[in-house]
Amino acid sequence: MLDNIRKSFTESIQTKIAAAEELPIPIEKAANMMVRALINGNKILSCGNGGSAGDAQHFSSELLNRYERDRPSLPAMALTTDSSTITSIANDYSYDEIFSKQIKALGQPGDILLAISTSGNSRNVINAMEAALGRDMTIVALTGKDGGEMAGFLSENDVEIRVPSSRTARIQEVHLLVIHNLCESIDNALFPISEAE
Ligand SMILES: O=C(CO)[C@@H](O)[C@H](O)[C@H](O)[C@H](O)COP(=O)(O)O
Ligand SMILES: [Zn+2]
Repeated sequence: MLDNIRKSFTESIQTKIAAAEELPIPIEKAANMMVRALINGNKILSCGNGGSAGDAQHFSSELLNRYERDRPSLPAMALTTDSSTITSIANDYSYDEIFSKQIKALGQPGDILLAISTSGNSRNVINAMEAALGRDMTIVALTGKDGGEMAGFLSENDVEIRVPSSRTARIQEVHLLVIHNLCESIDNALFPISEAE
């Protein structure tokens, strides 16, 4: 057991080292998109399944409340939290539509969808991307593996941040680091710390 635990740490560290080579440019592009949207008065909607639902909520809470420093609340909303809405859509229509139906109601032109899937193949996340494009939103996709179907869905206005790993757990561990990078970049751009502080 100890060997397996040590192996997970090594694998996670190696995935982060590879990600540090490949991901800074797409992360910067995503952060700039988010900063522009927030300056324009738009919001960020986020979604994903399982651990990625947790990541979607982690991100929205850090925008709505705060990341590391006190600053005004920023508009973000995870589409994974309203159990009445989610169960009724899944019950009456399909689980595949739990996010897309919310986007059709809440998404506004210029808003951003943070779409999270380690495989890039979760149907409800792909449908959310389709709904977001229908609302003239742009997309930041956090993926892994070969990017799945999500990768083929993006245009040059969107950005994919694809973790170089084939293991769901390792991909999720880097997704969280990416989310913290996005929060830090947004805070630094919108609320720079003055020299005097
Ligand atoms: O957290 C984990 C595994 O680490 C699971 O809950 C995982 O998120 C679920 O199996 C998801 O349904 C996987 O979906 P996706 O990442 O392929 O979109
Ligand atoms: Zn997990």
